[in-house]
Amino acid sequence: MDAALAAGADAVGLVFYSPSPRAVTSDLARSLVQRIPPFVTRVGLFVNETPLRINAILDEVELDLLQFHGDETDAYCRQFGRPFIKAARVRPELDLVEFARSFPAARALLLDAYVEGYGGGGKTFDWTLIPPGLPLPLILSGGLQPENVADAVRGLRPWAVDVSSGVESAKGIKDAARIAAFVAAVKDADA
Ligand SMILES: O=C(O)c1ccccc1NCC(=O)[C@H](O)[C@H](O)COP(=O)(O)O
Repeated sequence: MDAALAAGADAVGLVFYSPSPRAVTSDLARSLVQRIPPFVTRVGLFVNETPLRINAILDEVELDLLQFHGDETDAYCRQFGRPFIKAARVRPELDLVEFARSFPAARALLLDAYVEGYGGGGKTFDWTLIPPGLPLPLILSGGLQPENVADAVRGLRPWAVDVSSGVESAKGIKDAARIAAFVAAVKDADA
């Protein structure tokens, strides 16, 4: 968290998905979000979570944006009355325009690689599968690293990029130097 903030990240994410090696408890999340300054977006990530648990977390942890990474519907995502983004797990059979249209209340569509499980897999997908004219702002993720993110930013001009594995030294262990290199590469490519 400190490394991401020092590097100048616009948003930081907290994983509330217990099977993930990156999962945080609401106690830890509450203490972490207190370090986040104004104007940095506090994102909570959920996968097919019960509304009961999400509401309990929202009561305890100040979150600005919800990220839904499972099989949630637009109505489900909307019920919390918070801004949200929806992840799509990209594979050739998925019509991304239709998928985006089915989430009219979403703030953005996060495109991630289709992996076993639900995300954070460190795998890129074929960027040529991204159609022109998506009806939602695009957040690109999936296998991004300090070494390839500049190409992604220059080639696809996404609204934002999102990373997890690519700035880790081992699964679930963030690496401050890689975080700094990633954010610097994004800012340089966007200049
Ligand atoms: O990080 C996780 O463990 C995770 C688990 C379940 C759903 C999503 C998860 N992470 C999401 C992300 O970190 C990113 O939005 C995205 O999947 C990119 O991950 P990566 O390819 O590892 O950079």
